[in-house]
Amino acid sequence: MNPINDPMTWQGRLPWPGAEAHKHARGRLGVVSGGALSTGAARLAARAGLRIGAGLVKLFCPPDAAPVLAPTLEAVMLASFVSGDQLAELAQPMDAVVIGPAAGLTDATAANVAALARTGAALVIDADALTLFRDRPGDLFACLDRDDVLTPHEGEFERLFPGLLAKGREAAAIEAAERVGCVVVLKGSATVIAAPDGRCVVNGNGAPWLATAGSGDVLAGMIGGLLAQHMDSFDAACAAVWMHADAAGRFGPGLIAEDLPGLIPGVLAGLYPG
Ligand SMILES: NC(=O)C1=CN([C@@H]2O[C@H](COP(=O)(O)OP(=O)(O)OC[C@H]3O[C@@H](n4cnc5c(N)ncnc54)[C@H](OP(=O)(O)O)[C@@H]3O)[C@@H](O)[C@H]2O)[C@@H](O)CC1
Ligand SMILES: Nc1ncnc2c1ncn2[C@@H]1O[C@H](COP(=O)(O)OP(=O)(O)O)[C@@H](O)[C@H]1O
Repeated sequence: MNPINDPMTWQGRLPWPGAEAHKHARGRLGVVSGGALSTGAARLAARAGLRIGAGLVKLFCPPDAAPVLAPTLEAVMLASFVSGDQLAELAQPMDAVVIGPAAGLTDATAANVAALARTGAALVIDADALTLFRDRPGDLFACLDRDDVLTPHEGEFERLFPGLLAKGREAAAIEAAERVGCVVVLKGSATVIAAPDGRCVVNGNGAPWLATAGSGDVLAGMIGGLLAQHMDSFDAACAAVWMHADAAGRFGPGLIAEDLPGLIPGVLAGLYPG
C-alpha cells in the first residue's frame, strides 16, 4: 500500500510569484485545441492553467477553430497552426503544453505530439493523445521524457498498457511509469500518481462530483499550469490532483467542469503561506 497524497509533501514547493514576477517569468502554458466543433475541452484546460498560476496561456488551434475560439477568449491567447512543424515553432517558447483534450483521433494529432516532443516544453498527454496510440503505444512512449505526465483514466490506461491493470491500480501505475519513463496519473475515484523512480501516492480526497464531462480536461490544465511554473512533474501531478478534488468537494452537488477553474483561487488561498 502506497502513501496517501498528503499536501504536506508538496505544499512547500508550490510556485508563488515573487515581488519581481512578470507574466513570462511565472511560466508559459500552451494548450492544443481540436477543430471547430471540439474547442471546449481545450478552453477548460487553458482556463484552469491560468487560474493555477501560469503567467501566460496560449491556445494553439487548427485554422478552422480560430473563428470559433477567438470570440470566447479573454485572458487566454490564441494562435493557429497548419502543421506539426508550425505547432512546434509556436510551442518553442512554452514551458509546458497540454495536448489531447478533444484533440481528435487523427494522424495530425499524432504528428502534433511528435512535434511537441521536439520542443523543450514539458508535456501533459491526455484523452485523444493517449487513445490514438492504442495500436502503436511505442510511438507515444518514444516521444516522452521524465518531465512529461500521462493522465489516463482506466479505459485509456488499458488501451496503452493492455492487461496491466490486472496487477492492481497501484502496481499497474508504477510499472507503467517505469516503462514509459515519465509520471503516470491513473485517474479514478482514488487517483494513483506514479513516477519512474518508484514514487507513488494514492489520492484520498476524491469527490464523486468530479464524475462529469470535462473534469479531466480541467485536471490536465491544472497539471500543465504547475509544470509551466517549473514544479517537479511528480509534485505538480500530486498537487493538481489534490487541488482538483478539493475544489470539487468545496462545490458539491451540481458541479460541472466549467465551475472548477473558478474554485481554484479558494483552494490556493488555503495553501498560500503568505
Ligand atoms: N467539453 C468537451 O468538449 C469535452 C470533450 N471531451 C472529449 O471527447 C472525446 C471523447 O471522449 P470520451 O469520453 O468519449 O472518450 P473516453 O473517455 O475514452 O470514453 C470512451 C469509452 O471508454 C470507456 N471507459 C473505460 N473506463 C473509463 C473510465 N474510467 N472513464 C471513462 N470512460 C471509460 C467507456 O466505455 P464503456 O464503459 O461505456 O464501455 C467509454 O464509453 C475526447 O477527445 C475527450 O477529450 C471529453 O473530455 C468531455 C468534455
Ligand atoms: N467517482 C469519482 N470520485 C472521484 N473522482 C472522480 C470520480 N469519477 C471521476 N473522477 C475524476 O474526474 C476526472 C475525470 O476525468 P476524465 O475521465 O478524463 O473525464 P473527461 O474526459 O470528461 O474530462 C478524473 O480526474 C477522475 O479522477
